[in-house]
Amino acid sequence: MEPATMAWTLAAAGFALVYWFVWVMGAAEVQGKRAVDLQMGSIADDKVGDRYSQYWSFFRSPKETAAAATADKVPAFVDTFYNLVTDIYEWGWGQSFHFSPSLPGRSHREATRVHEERVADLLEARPGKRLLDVGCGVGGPMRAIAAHSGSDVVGITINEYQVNRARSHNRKAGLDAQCEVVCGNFMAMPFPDASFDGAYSIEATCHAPRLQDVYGEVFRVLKPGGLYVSYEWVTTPLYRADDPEHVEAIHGIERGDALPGLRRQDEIAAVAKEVGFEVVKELDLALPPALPWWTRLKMGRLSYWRNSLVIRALTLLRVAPKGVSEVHEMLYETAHHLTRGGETGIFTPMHMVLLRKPATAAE
Ligand SMILES: C=C(CC[C@@H](C)[C@H]1CC[C@H]2C3=CC[C@H]4[C@H](C)[C@@H](O)CC[C@]4(C)[C@H]3CC[C@]12C)C(C)C
Ligand SMILES: C[S@@+](CC[C@H](N)C(=O)[O-])C[C@H]1O[C@@H](n2cnc3c(N)ncnc32)[C@H](O)[C@@H]1O
Repeated sequence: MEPATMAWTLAAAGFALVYWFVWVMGAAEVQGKRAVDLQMGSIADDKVGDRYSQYWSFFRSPKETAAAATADKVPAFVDTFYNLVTDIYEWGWGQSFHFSPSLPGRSHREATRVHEERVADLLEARPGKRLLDVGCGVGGPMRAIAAHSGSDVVGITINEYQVNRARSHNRKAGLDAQCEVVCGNFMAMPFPDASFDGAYSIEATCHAPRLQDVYGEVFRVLKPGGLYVSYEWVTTPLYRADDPEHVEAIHGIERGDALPGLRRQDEIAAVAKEVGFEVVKELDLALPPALPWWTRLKMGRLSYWRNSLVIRALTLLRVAPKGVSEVHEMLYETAHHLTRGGETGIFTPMHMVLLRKPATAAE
């Protein structure tokens, strides 16, 4: 082959390979987010590195958890975290930022949907009801619940970038008449007392330094008799504080997920009662016969490797902002700690509580 032909052939093959990697394979969960669209939330490209260091400065030393950070700084810290991870989550996981038990013969997307629809069913949601989504992310659960039940849903998130993403997804799904998104702190919500028929939180209240602050707010905005379902991240009774492997996994989960300190399973119902709720039901949805929620993380080793390569290439080409690789690396490590937490049974991301505001509670 002529050297010139050889050079052209190699260039074409190289281009095809990059195209395949970035556009075809790169978008692991293809849900409207492509690798070339990765941003760092509302952080300017040249500030990503700074914000990432700022994120880590919340942990005084690598061994400490964010409990070191004072409670009033936590919402800003969580906001920074979601600026850093929201696009990577959407790109590599989808529009629902939570886990779900695996379902035999069903896809991850179906399992996610079933886990979300369970919330709507527990809340007895139906047309005409107004629900609150506490910590709504980019609104994957909100759209599933609105579509499944016919209810109206108002979501709240601390992160402005997520508000814009959620609103855009709601419009595209034709659900913007039913779904509304507000930027705010779920520990001081901008809603009047007794303004919702029901409420739910999916893997979100773990970001609150004091669970009382968020449960108290949900209690306030619910109508008397209203139901609240929460999927909580907690350590289980199998966790041993004197086992270094357990401590490493739990600290790893806290550091990689912007958590001010994981709670114990038995604390949840106690806090719910303290703020005035009746506990209707409490169940760890990860317990057998449920199939493992963490297999989705484990099976993705090849995807992680591919994603990491795509991100490095895009950073080199200056298509993705500098710093994305570090954030991606942090998530990769977090996935390992979450998997260990699941395999050892010391951690669950789906301790479900169904709570009721007593019908007699004063409005
Ligand atoms: C509830 C929370 C978030 C839970 C999960 C949605 C996310 C926890 C860890 C995340 C991920 C880890 C590895 C990433 C991978 C390296 C990348 O290539 C693609 C995205 C990941 C799979 C990413 C996706 C979301 C998570 C599973 C917390 C924050 C309270
Ligand atoms: C892991 S995401 C889960 C999102 C959504 N529930 C889902 O399952 O897709 C946690 C969410 O809680 C929100 N959050 C955390 N702390 C918050 C706070 N203080 N006020 C409002 N939202 C908060 C985050 O912004 C994010 O949207």
